[in-house]
Order: sequence, then structure tokens, then C-alpha cells
Amino acid sequence: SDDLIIASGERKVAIVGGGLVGALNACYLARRGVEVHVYEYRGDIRQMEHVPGRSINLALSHRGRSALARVGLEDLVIQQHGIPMYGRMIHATDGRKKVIPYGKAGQCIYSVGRRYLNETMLSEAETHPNVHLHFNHKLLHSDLKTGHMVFESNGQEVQADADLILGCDGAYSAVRRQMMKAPRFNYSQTYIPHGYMELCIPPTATGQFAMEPNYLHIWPRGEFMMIALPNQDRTWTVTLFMPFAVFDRITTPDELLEFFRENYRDAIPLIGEEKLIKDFFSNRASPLVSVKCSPYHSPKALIMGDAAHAMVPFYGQGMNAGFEDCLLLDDLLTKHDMDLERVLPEYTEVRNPDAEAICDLAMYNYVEMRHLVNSRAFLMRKALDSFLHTFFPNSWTPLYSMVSFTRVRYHQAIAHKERQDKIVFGGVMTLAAALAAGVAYLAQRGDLWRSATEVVNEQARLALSRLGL
Ligand SMILES: Cc1cc2nc3c(=O)[nH]c(=O)nc-3n(C[C@H](O)[C@H](O)[C@H](O)COP(=O)(O)OP(=O)(O)OC[C@H]3O[C@@H](n4cnc5c(N)ncnc54)[C@H](O)[C@@H]3O)c2cc1C
Ligand SMILES: COc1ccc2c(c1)CN(c1nc(C(=O)N(C)c3cc(Cl)c(F)cc3C(=O)O)c(Cl)s1)C2
Repeated sequence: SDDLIIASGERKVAIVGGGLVGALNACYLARRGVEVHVYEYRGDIRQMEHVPGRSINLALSHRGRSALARVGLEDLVIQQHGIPMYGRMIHATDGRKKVIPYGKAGQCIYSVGRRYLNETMLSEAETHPNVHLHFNHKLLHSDLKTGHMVFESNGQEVQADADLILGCDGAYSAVRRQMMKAPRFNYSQTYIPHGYMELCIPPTATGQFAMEPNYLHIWPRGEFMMIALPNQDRTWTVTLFMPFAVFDRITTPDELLEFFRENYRDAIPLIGEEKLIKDFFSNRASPLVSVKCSPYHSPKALIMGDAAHAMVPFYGQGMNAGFEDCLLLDDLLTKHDMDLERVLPEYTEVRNPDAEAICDLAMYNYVEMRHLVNSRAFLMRKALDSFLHTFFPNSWTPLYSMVSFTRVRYHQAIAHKERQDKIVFGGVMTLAAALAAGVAYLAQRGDLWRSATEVVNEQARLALSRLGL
């Protein structure tokens, strides 16, 4: 019916949540001339001295950049603020470091500050006269059929109505909670045993970065892992991932130093013993939750970002996926000329398989991480990937490249990887079987060595021909 078509300028869109996805959505909808109201639980972070909350910096990759580009923010974020990371710098237990590049020379992902990103998008949205930001507004109730909302603001109740409610209120979304009351709403959530805690590596005494700045630093230790991303102020935000049980076992400064001496010895002088002890014991480890649900829409509402698909951070894709959500909604609003009756169902139909694919991928990576007990395992896998990618660039793209450097739909990237694994596994098995047979045959023949190399070359040629290469 007509009243569901939001003609520019006459209709109202409410965005619940002024975090990363809500703020970007406001920039997108501002351009359409509709009346946009952003309701954010917290105060205006642009006026705050210190903003509490989640990871101080994040890895921005291709999907997120593409979304920022469409609203003209990519160059500003990349050139004025983002720090390029050209590869991973793997810290082995003995302190030796190894670089694994992200791709061909120049290919990189960016470390960006969460606060800077959020402030930049809020300010960009606010330059449009049709955008109104309401801080200190917590959504209490909503009716997703009528578009009616009830907020609590500074102890007062505030009511508002909209033609479309965009739930961008994060992993613990109030809009999703309302959606869950509808029949046939599918929902699942998983808390993993690991928690995370942020620590900080300050600049050196002369104000320089304490580590090589253009890398994502990783200390892979099987059950544990530490990651560090650079900040504009030449500090590093270090994220320590460990089972809560391990966090709870460390109760005194000596136990903490002993733990770091055993697992992250090279990081102690970088963080500083006092700072390590002070920050570790003044923080609590935060939980990590993965949420899957569908559908993402109600008659007058749509959930996006973590509200729709919170994922564990082991692929650095949560924000990138949420930003890509904004791109998809924008494409559908254009395709269907803002006719919500078509846009909303198609959004769920298109996005759900991809969102659940990246949630699974991030969880798979979390489990895989255990085997990256040291840099050797990590290096081996990446070396094989880059070897094959170098020689067969069209048919062999490592999964992380498709995820972080293309906009190949997430579920298609996984399908591609499964095909690749079959090829590699099939090829390897053929090679191994042939080798065994050859060696057995030659052993019985006696002249082992000369012919063994012939067998290997023959089998290698066979395996490569099997790969169609
Ligand atoms: C340790 C860690 C590391 C990460 N690293 C990366 C990374 O490297 N790259 C990456 O792409 N992603 C990363 N992520 C994921 C990323 O942080 C999230 O995907 C992203 O913040 C999701 O944005 P969002 O706007 O959907 O939700 P949020 O950023 O959580 O924003 C939700 C907003 O809604 C507000 N809100 C909540 N409830 C209400 C309510 N009832 N009423 C009004 N407002 C409300 C909140 O105050 C908040 O401002 C990481 C996450 C973690 C935890
Ligand atoms: C702020 O807190 C955090 C926490 C975790 C992450 C990030 C920021 C950013 N993250 C990225 N992950 C990839 C990736 O594709 N993979 C497979 C990786 C997965 C893990 Cl777990 C890892 F340690 C390295 C790589 C790697 O390849 O570098 C990127 Cl590409 S960026 C993970």
C-alpha cells in the first residue's frame, strides 16, 4: 500500500543506536532526504573526555572501505587517520618475529580508532538538516508493526513514531528483543569460554612506536592469543584473548608477571611491568558472544550490524560486515524506490546466508586458532596459500583474501574454500599414495634413490594435471 513507500522528505526513519553501524546508516539515509532521528543510549561521545567501551581500534578492510566510500568518507578515514598494516608480525615464544604479508606489495588493511570513526560519521550525518541526533535516549519498548517507540531519557519517558525503525543497537539489541516475540523468529546465541581484555603499549621515551607500526602484531599461543593494532598517538591497543578460567587464575602481580614471562616475554618491556599490573588488575575481561537470527525485518523495522549478526572477532569482520549491511540496504532502497514491502524481505533473504557464513567463519577461526600454537603452523598454512596463489592467481585465492580484500559474498567465499580444500586434499592424498606405492616398488627393486625422484616428478606432474593446471 502507498503508506509504506517512504517518499523523500515526508516520512521518518528512526535509527536506534548511534554506534558504528547506526552512524553510518544515518549518513546513508541523510542523502535520501528522509527525516532521520538517531536515538543513542550513551551521551554525545564527541563531548566526552574519555569514552569507555569496547576495542579501542579495529581493522578496517575492503568491505568497510567500500561502504565509507559511497558516503564520501573513505579517503578522509584512510588518508587522515587509518594506519596501514601490510601483514601480520608473528611473535614466537622465543621473541623472534616473522612477517606474513597480506598479499601483493601494497595490499593492506587499516587500523582505525573506534571513537574517531564514530565521531566522524555522526558529524557527517549531522551536517544534513534532515538528521536529528538524540543522545541519552535508551529504547525501552517498541511496536514494530506501528513504528511506535518509548525511550527513557534523563529519567523521563519520551515517545516517538517512525515509518521505519532501524535497529543498530548492537549485540544486546532492544529492537531484536522485541522482534523475538514474533512467531517464527529464529534465534541462537553462543558465548565462547574466552574473554578479552585491552592493554596498552605506550610510545618509547623518544615518542616513537615501540614496535614496527605497519603490521598487525600477533602472539599465537594456542589456547591464548594476543593481538596489537597501532593507534595514531603511537600507542598500541593490545587485546589479550584467554579463557575466563585463565584470567581468574591470575590473582597476584607475581602470577601475572610469571604468566607473561612464560607466554609473552617480549611484551613485558613494551607494556612496562607497573602498567601491565595496574591495567590488568583494574580491568575485567569482557565476554564474546555470537548471535544468529532471522528474519531481520518486521513490518516497520530492520535490524543491522551486531544486532542482527554479532560474531566473535577472530576475523576482524564485525564492523566491516555491519558497514556492508548499510551498502546492501542502500542498493535495495534504490532498486525498489524505497518501497519497504519489497526492500525489507529481500534484505533478509539476501543478507542472512552471508551474515551467518561470516559468523561461522569467525567461530571456525577461533577454534582453528588453537592449532596456531606457534608461528610455524601459522606460517605453514599461509606459505602454502601464498605459494598456490602466486602460481595460480585465478583459481587459488586464500580465504582470508576473499574475506578481507574483496566483496565476494561471504557464503560464496566459503563455498570457494571448500572446493579449494577438496582439490588440495585430493591432490595431496594422490601424491602421498603414489609416493608410497612408488617407494614400496623401488625398495623391492633396490635402485631406490635415482628412480624415487623420477616417481616424485611423475606424480607431481600427475597431481598438477589433476588440478587442471
Ligand atoms: C575485541 C573486539 C575486537 C574487534 N575487532 C574488530 C575489527 O578488527 N574489525 C571489525 O570489523 N570489527 C571488529 N569488532 C567488531 C565490531 O566492534 C562490531 O562489529 C561493531 O562495533 C558493530 O557495530 P554496531 O553499530 O552494530 O554495534 P555497536 O558498535 O555495539 O553500537 C551499538 C550502539 O547502540 C547503542 N545502544 C545499545 N542499546 C541501546 C538502546 N536500548 N537504546 C539506544 N541505543 C542503544 C550503544 O550505546 C551503541 O552506541 C571487534 C569486536 C570486539 C569485541
Ligand atoms: C582489535 O581486536 C582484534 C581482534 C582480532 C582480530 C582483529 C582485531 C583483526 N583481525 C583480523 N583477522 C584477519 C584474518 O583474516 N585472519 C584470518 C586473522 C585472524 C586472526 Cl585471529 C589473527 F590473529 C590474524 C589474522 C590475519 O590474517 O591477520 C585479518 Cl585480515 S584482520 C582479527
